[in-house]
Amino acid sequence: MATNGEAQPAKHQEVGHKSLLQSDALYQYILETSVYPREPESMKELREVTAKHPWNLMTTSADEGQFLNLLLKLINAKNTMEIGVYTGYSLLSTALALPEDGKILALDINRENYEIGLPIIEKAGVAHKIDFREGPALPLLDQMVDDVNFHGSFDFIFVDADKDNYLNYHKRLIDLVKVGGVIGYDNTLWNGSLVAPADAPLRKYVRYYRDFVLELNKALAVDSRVEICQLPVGDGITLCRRLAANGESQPAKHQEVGHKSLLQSDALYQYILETSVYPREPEPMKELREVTAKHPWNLMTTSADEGQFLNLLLKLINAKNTMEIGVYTGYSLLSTALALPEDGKILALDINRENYEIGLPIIEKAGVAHKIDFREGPALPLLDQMVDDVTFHGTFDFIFVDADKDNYLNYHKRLIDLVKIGGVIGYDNTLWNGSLVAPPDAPLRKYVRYYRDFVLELNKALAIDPRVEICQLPVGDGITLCRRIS
Ligand SMILES: C[S@@+](CC[C@H](N)C(=O)[O-])C[C@H]1O[C@@H](n2cnc3c(N)ncnc32)[C@H](O)[C@@H]1O
Repeated sequence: MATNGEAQPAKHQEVGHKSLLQSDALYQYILETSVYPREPESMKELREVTAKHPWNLMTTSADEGQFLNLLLKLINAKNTMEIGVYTGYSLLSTALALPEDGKILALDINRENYEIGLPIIEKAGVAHKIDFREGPALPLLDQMVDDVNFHGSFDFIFVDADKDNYLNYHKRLIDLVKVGGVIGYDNTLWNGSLVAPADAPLRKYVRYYRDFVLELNKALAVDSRVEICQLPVGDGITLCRRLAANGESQPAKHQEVGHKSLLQSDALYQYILETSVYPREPEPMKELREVTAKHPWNLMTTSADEGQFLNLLLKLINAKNTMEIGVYTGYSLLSTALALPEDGKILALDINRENYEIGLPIIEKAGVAHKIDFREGPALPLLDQMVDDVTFHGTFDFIFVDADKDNYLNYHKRLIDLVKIGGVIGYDNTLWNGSLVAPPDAPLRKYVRYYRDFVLELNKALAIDPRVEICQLPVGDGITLCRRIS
C-alpha cells in the first residue's frame, strides 16, 4: 500500500470456507470489519471469480490472504515459493506484498486454474514476480535439494497442496528455506475435524487426509529445526521458523488454565495447546503460567498460544526496542523478553507493580530482566510526555497493548507517533470473547458489556485508519496487528 494507504470500503458475500471459530457470526465480523474493507480491488475480483468455480472450497480465505500479505511485509520477504496455486488468491496476496524485484516460484499440477486468475494478476501489475511451473512439486523440490545453490535461499514458502505429501515437502523445504525464514503449512486444523470423535460422520476426503494432517502436526511439534506457531486463521496455518542448526526446544506437557477460547470447540483449542504450544513452551514461561494460574485475577493473563505467537512474531520482525502497556504478572512480557536480542529493550507500563513482582523472580531467573524497564503508573501521561519529545517518535519496533480497553483509542492516538514506519502495534482482546457479535439482549457479564462498546469502536477506527495496515487474528482473545505505513 502506498503512503497514502488507500482503503477500499465495500461489502461482499462470504464464500467457501467453514470457519474454525465459535460462531459464523464472529468469523463474519472479522471479515466485514477488518478484511473486506481493506481487500485490494484485484484480490476482491479474484475472490469473486473463484467463487463461481466448482472447486471454490480450495481457495485461500480472505482473512488468511490478508494475514499472509502482512506477514510477508513484516519479514521483508523477497524470494518465496508457493506449492498449490489453484486460481491464485494466496499467490496474488503474496505478489502484492513483495517488493518490485520479489520472486515467487509457484508450483501446481494444474495450469488451467491458474489461468483463471492470471488476467487479474497481470492487471494488478505483479505477474512479473511469478515463475509458474506446471507439474508435481516433489520432483522439482528434489532437483533443488540436489543443487546446493538453492539451499537456504527462500525467505518464505507457503504450502497449500496435497496434504498426504506435506511431510515429504517438509523434508525437502527445510533445506530450501533460509535460517530465520518461514514455511507456512495451510489447513493444519482441517476444519476442526482433528478433534472429532472416531465415529463422527466425516466426508470421505476429510477423513482420508485427516490422518496425514494429524501426523504432520505431531512431526512439526517435535521438529527441533523449527520454531512453530499454529494459528486458527482460515483453516489453520502452522508457521515454522527455521532455526540455526542448534535450534533449542523444550518438550514438556502441562495443564491448560484461564482463557475461554474463540474457536469452534474447546477440544480444538486444546489440540493447538497440546500439539504446538505446550511441548515447546520455555520452562520459565510454563512456571510463570502456573504461578499466575493461582492468582485470583488469572483470567487477565495472556494465553499460552498468544505468548507463542508474540514470541515468534518479534523474532520474525527482528524487534529490538519495544513497549508493553498492561503487564499483570508478566507472561507476555517474558515471552517478549525471551524473543529480543541481548541488548533488546521493553518499556513496560502498568498501574500495579505488585502483580509484576509475582513474575519478576521467574523473569530474573530466565536471565532477561535486564531488558525490562518497568514503570508503575497510568500509561497515558507517560505516553503524552514521550509524544512531546520528538526523540521518541518512530523509535519502537513493536508495541503490545493489553490494558484498559476504554483507553485503547487514546493509546492509539499517541502510539502511532511512537512506533516506527514498518513497525507493529498489537492490540489485545479485540474479539472480546466473541461477545462483539452477541445479540443486544444476550446475558453478558457487566464488565464484558461495558468494555464491548470500546472494543467495537476501536475495531471500527482501526479498519479505516489509513496510517496502518491491519490484520485481526483469532489468537488468544483476538489480537489486531497494525503495521504503520505512514
Ligand atoms: C490483561 S492484563 C495484562 C496481561 C499481561 N499482558 C499478561 O501477559 O499477563 C491488564 C493490565 O493492565 C493494567 N492497566 C490497567 N489500566 C492501566 C493503565 N491506565 N495504564 C497502565 N496499565 C494499566 C492492569 O493493572 C493489568 O495488569
